[in-house]
Amino acid sequence: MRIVNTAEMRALEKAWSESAQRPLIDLMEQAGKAVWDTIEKIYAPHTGAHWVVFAGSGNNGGDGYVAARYAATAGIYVTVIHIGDPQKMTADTRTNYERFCAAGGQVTFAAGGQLPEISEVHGIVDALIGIGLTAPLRSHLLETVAAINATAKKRDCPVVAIDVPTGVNADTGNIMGDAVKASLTITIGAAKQGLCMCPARTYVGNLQVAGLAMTKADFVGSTVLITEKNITWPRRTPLSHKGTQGHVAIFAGCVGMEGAALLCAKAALRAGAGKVTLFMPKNAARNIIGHIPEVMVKPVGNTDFFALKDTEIDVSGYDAIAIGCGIGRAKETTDWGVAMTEKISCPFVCDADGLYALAQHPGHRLPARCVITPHLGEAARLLHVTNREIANDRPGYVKALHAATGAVAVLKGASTLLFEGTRLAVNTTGNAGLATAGTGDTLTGIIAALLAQGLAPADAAATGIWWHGAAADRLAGQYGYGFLATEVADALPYIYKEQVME
Ligand SMILES: NC(=O)C1=CN([C@@H]2O[C@H](COP(=O)(O)OP(=O)(O)OC[C@H]3O[C@@H](n4cnc5c(N)ncnc54)[C@H](O)[C@@H]3O)[C@@H](O)[C@H]2O)[C@@H](O)CC1
Ligand SMILES: Nc1ncnc2c1ncn2[C@@H]1O[C@H](COP(=O)(O)OP(=O)(O)O)[C@@H](O)[C@H]1O
Ligand SMILES: [K+]
Repeated sequence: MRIVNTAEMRALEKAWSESAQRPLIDLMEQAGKAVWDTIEKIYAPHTGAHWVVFAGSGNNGGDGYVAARYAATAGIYVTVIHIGDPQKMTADTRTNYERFCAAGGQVTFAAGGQLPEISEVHGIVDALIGIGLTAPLRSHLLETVAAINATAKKRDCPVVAIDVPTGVNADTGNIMGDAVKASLTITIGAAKQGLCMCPARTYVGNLQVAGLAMTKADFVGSTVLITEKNITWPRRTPLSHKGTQGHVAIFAGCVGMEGAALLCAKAALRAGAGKVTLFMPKNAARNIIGHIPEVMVKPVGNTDFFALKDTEIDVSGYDAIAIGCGIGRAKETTDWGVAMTEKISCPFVCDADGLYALAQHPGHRLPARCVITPHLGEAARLLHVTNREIANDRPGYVKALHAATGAVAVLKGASTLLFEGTRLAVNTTGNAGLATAGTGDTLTGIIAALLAQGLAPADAAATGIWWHGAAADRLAGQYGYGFLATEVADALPYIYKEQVME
């Protein structure tokens, strides 16, 4: 599936119009026709069925008028309810409004709050707003959206959104006040990236792309989904031994947060690392020796924390390193953490308190072989913005994380995002069961293990995110929510077996 952001979509439309020397209204014609053709194919509405099209004054409304005209021609009883000021119709929308009226179509104008009663309806088309939404829905639109959702529920009829369900931000996937709950979204030309992200995904329903003349067969959008079809897996051969599967060093834990280190280590082993060595401050190490017999534990220094003198530890013999889970936020520890990022010469992943350390040293650059895995709060701290600013534009901020640090950037959360410098990648696995302590530590261990087994940093990040989410989906299928981070680690081999060995 081709996936684009809205700027890219508008550029595509403009480039097509210029090169084909045709007006954009020709695309609107194609879009509206494709919408009605898809509705016919999926719902096969009978002659005389009543469909209601809600149209706005922007070009999304124009698509709606074109679809309504094709519906009427096909013998459907179609009515258009135009919401908002008809004086503000774009030129192309007005032309299609006039064409619909000339073909005998009925249009009711309504302000939003006072909608006509819809007593019998077989389907609703949402052509209120598409990619033109930039701010939270104004009140009259909020009322219309609520009325559409309530009517669809009451009448048990499908709602087909044109391009984007009204209220969904097509770039970020955020809900701008409220949104139409579509059964089917027919997106025009190429899928808009926001449609593939949470929370929008629950409003989109079945997603269909209506291909237009402007999207050439070889066109690839700047956004990609991370699915089982495009990730890379580490392999074993019958001759593999622990020395060929990579040695991970983990710098994690402090007194009181030993568990973070254990989860990271366990996940690294479950993700196939040949060997795992855990470096931990002495007083913390004492508490966990033997907890995971497969892990080699190296107590460090003489304190409860990592400290600057620990930069002397020899890290040259490892294939990948994980740094930061549960190391705490003592000043000496943060100085040590930042200094270590300069000393490490192999690929590494930096998470949790390691990211806190980086945030104390603004401007510190990381090598391209480093993966950072902040959640929203850690990203906000790194970029010196608020959590809300990040939440409002996660795709923009994952790119900002890469730009600010130079590392492969992962922004965790529902629909984890990845940016390595060229394409935005959106993960498709995972569920709210992951909203439990320690699941981030397991992700760090997985990515470190994949780096140690030779995957390139961007591939290790993509496979790691997908695998972690797939393990959680398997657990959610078994238990619902309430599974533990340890169990996410333990579920990894089952997913590997399904994906690689069967
Ligand atoms: N450029 C073109 O000719 C084409 C456009 N297409 C369609 O046109 C859409 C984009 O059209 P536009 O750029 O006109 O934008 P939209 O029609 O998506 O949105 C603009 C309209 O929404 C209203 N609006 C925006 N934010 C609002 C808010 N917060 N509260 C209430 N009302 C709000 C505006 O007042 C305006 O009427 C696409 O999604 C697609 O459906 C397609 O037909 C392909 C061709
Ligand atoms: N609602 C959700 N849907 C999908 N994944 C989620 C959700 N909530 C959290 N996660 C995932 O769970 C993990 C939590 O990581 P993090 O917050 O660092 O936890 P911790 O610090 O306790 O290890 C991340 O991989 C994140 O993407
Ligand atoms: K719409």
